[in-house]
Amino acid sequence: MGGAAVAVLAAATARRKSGPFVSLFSRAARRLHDAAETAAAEEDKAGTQSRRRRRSSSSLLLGPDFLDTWDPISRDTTPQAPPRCAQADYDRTATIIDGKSIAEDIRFHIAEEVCQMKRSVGHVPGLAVVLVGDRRDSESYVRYKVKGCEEVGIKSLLAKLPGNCSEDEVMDSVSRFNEDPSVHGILVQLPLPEFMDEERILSTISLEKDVDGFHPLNVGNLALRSRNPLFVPCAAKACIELLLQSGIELMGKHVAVIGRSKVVGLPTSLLLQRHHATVSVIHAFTTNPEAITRESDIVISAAGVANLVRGSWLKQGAVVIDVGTNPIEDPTSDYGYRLTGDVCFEEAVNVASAITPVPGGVGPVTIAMLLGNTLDSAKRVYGQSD
Ligand SMILES: NC(=O)C1=CN([C@@H]2O[C@H](COP(=O)(O)OP(=O)(O)OC[C@H]3O[C@@H](n4cnc5c(N)ncnc54)[C@H](OP(=O)(O)O)[C@@H]3O)[C@@H](O)[C@H]2O)C=CC1
Ligand SMILES: Nc1nc(=O)c2c([nH]1)NC[C@@H]1CN(c3ccc(C(=O)N[C@@H](CCC(=O)O)C(=O)O)cc3)C=[N+]21
Repeated sequence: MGGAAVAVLAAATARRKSGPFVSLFSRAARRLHDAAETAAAEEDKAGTQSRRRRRSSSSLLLGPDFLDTWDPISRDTTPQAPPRCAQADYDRTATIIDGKSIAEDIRFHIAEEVCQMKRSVGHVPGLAVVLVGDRRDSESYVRYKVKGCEEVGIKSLLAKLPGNCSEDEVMDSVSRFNEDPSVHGILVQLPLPEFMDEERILSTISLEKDVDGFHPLNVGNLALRSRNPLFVPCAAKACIELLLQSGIELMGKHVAVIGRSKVVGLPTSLLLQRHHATVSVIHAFTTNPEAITRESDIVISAAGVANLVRGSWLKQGAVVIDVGTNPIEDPTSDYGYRLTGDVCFEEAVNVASAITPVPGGVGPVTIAMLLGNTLDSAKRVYGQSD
């Protein structure tokens, strides 16, 4: 018999044997607790401790085998060639949202504020990046970040560690940056090597320097209406910035967000709700995603699957924000590959009213938001925040 069943039975027995209602309830509750403890101890002996730990105490009321919903479910992740998009054979209707120029404007304002900070307190903001391993994509993203810092006068520091270093070495780098007063923002470039415990490393980053906004407390505060996180993840901020700067209203709009990762999908869906949008989250287990996107005024895709969103997935006049940045083979390109989004641009451009391109859409604004978060962090330290 499972622990919960033992506990419920003990409570029923207590109820039958006991006297007046009030003491009956407290005695029964105590017995329920005692029985649960005994059952748990038995389970531990049987070596099922980890399974029990995943259940919340209230799950005792739901049944012994109430599942932890985040348990991993394996699925086929073999890379597949992306579907081909139809070539456009009629006029484009969508406005192309120019992320590069929006990012340039943001950087201009950041550069002004950095100059002002240097004049008034004699310090500039500092961003530290921890890069583990030698993934080509990660190396180029980090290069963009360092270049962005240089452009606006933010000091950048880079800790580059080999892919076979230990988790402790990564944590040591983070700790050193935590203690360095010239560093106001710390970013650990993801993904980390598979053997490393990502959550453990990320939660070492000081909350006040978590410019990526991935710390559980920042995520939690983003989710709660009455609270404000210190930092909001940069890609999520970039999506909202692109929409707002393009004059697109969010309140009451139906937005489909494809993806639910902590880097993009989850914070984007939370931030959209703070802007009073109605959000549908689509993920890898969503059946018939196109039925949801077709009902949506705005579609934000961050699945990392090239050409996932077809023109036929979109409502006429929808706004499309394509976060996906997927390398696909292209022998005609200098590097043998080129970047493409999650959206079949050639198809979507004929249906949407506005769309971000890849490259040149969300990416440059994400970097600008990172610089902005670093500036905000330094302003907080030097008592210059609004
Ligand atoms: N331009 C920019 O600024 C940035 C771009 N990116 C890009 O955005 C993309 C997503 O990044 P990230 O969030 O880190 O990736 P993850 O792999 O961490 O998350 C992908 C998400 O998409 C979902 N998903 C995967 N396949 C499908 C599918 N076929 N249908 C519906 N949902 C699917 C997954 O669902 P499930 O949860 O069920 O597994 C998961 O929630 C990548 O291409 C990345 O390079 C990322 C950050 C910034
Ligand atoms: N801790 C952490 N934080 C992140 O924010 C984070 C991360 N890890 N790991 C990887 C993803 C990906 N990401 C991108 C940022 C900018 C572009 C970008 O600037 N893209 C250019 C590409 C230009 C080009 O290469 O040609 C564009 O779309 O125009 C892309 C992707 C941030 N991520």
